[in-house]
Amino acid sequence: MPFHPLHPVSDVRAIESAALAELPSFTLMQRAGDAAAAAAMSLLGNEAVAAAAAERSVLVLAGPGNNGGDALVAAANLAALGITVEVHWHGKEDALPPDARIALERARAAGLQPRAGANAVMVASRRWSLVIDGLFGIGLRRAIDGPLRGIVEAVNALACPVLALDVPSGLDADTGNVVGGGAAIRATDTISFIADKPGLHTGAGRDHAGRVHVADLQIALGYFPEPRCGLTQPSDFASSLRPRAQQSHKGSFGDTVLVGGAAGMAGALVLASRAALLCGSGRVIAAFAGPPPAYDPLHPEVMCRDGSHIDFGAAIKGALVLGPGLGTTPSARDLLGRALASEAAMLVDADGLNLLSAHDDLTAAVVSRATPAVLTPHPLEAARLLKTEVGRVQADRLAAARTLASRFRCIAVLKGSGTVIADPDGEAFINPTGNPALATGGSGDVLSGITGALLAQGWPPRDAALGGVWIHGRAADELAEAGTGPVGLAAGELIPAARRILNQLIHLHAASR
Ligand SMILES: NC(=O)C1=CN([C@@H]2O[C@H](COP(=O)(O)OP(=O)(O)OC[C@H]3O[C@@H](n4cnc5c(N)ncnc54)[C@H](O)[C@@H]3O)[C@@H](O)[C@H]2O)[C@@H](O)CC1
Ligand SMILES: [K+]
Repeated sequence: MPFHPLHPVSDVRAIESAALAELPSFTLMQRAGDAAAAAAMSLLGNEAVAAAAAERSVLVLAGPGNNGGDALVAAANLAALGITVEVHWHGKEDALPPDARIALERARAAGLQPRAGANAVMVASRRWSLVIDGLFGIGLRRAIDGPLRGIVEAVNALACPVLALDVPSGLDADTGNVVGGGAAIRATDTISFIADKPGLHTGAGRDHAGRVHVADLQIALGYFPEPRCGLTQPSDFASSLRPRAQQSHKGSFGDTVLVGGAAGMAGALVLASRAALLCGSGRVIAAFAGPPPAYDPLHPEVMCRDGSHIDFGAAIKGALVLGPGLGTTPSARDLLGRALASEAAMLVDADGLNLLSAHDDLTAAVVSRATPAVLTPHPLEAARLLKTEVGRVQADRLAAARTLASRFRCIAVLKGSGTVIADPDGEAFINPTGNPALATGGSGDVLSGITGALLAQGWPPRDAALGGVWIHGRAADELAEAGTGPVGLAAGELIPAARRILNQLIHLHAASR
């Protein structure tokens, strides 16, 4: 079970209504508003609150439903702390849900005068210390348009922190898409109520949600269904983070045999091979579809071979990585076909995936494997595998990854912002590490090599996929924090960083056992 659950909106609605049935009305909204005000205070800076409170002006945007109700409660709390609060209210008195009506009455009783009909110019007219976005939560039904669109765009143009309540208005909390191609708030922080939600972490979600905080509203765990999705944490693959025994030899850590590197694309295979080497594979064999180089001058430890000479029928003690720079020629297809017959642990990427999409017999070889292969498509490769459009993959990345996993009986790794990892039983993870530095040629090859090395060392495919993706993203994060990126990170620079992170994780895990 995931250590950091992500619940779809349907779960959250069910949890909410079960809890509401046993609690006095308004309890959850009060808790949501209290949690929102506390988060706002910490964004404003708690220190010297009494002295400087009135100098901080907070704009609270409250919408027509219960998300607006949460915002009104938060506004009243902040006003009670002496903060200057201006509330723009975009609701209709005669169509308010009961809890939001109570919130509106209490806000008025607290001396606030929620202003109706405020527009984008009013949003842009002052220097706010903070904006609280309570326009829409999980009840958004269609694109934000009309005057509200202008308001959202005005908020997005402000330089101050923006705290979104439950979900940034305009974002689909399940898929991470901007609803209907309309506008959506770009928050610096989001406080997600009851549970964390997948759409905050994948697709456009990361750009809109900012830092995500979770307020469970004190709802007991018994109300929560078993999660089918999580945000990957190292704890999720910790059982594979084992220290090495003193009495070990290179055979203890497996061979990684990497297949690809057609003429003109040798670099892809070289990068993947170096990553496999530095992430702990006992031996690394680069099997070239094109002419092999004599050796890799940076890492002569990598054995460079002619792929046509590799006997995939022999038992390979380790893992295969199939695809980096493989090409899609008939000879590449034959090479892949021979490799897919191996029973070794396996990862398929890049042109390996393109060949799978085009040849049913190759797909059948993947589907019929005893242990699932790891498939690592980017959205376009995923679209080819699913015989659909890339837009449809991106419209629901979780669903696309789950479909891939069940159709190909594989561990599907759908790359992108918030990479999704799904297994054939429908359990899925969204990876929280990584940044735009990874949007560079060769970074996928490095991911294949890291993950292949973990497979070669005996990690189960699910753990290798979760761990490989997490480590790869974390490497990019650490490099970007140190100034090596996000602009100009070269994929090869990820490799030593990934090695350091893997060793740190093993060390940390051993210390905590
Ligand atoms: N029901 C409860 O007791 C609780 C609700 N909570 C909050 O309530 C939210 C859900 O509340 P609601 O179900 O009322 O939904 P929302 O407040 O998200 O929005 C629903 C309202 O927006 C309107 N609407 C939807 N899309 C629109 C669009 N594009 N343009 C204009 N109007 C649009 C709907 O007609 C409806 O009036 C959660 O996200 C959370 O913030 C929390 O307070 C926890 C407790
Ligand atoms: K919101």
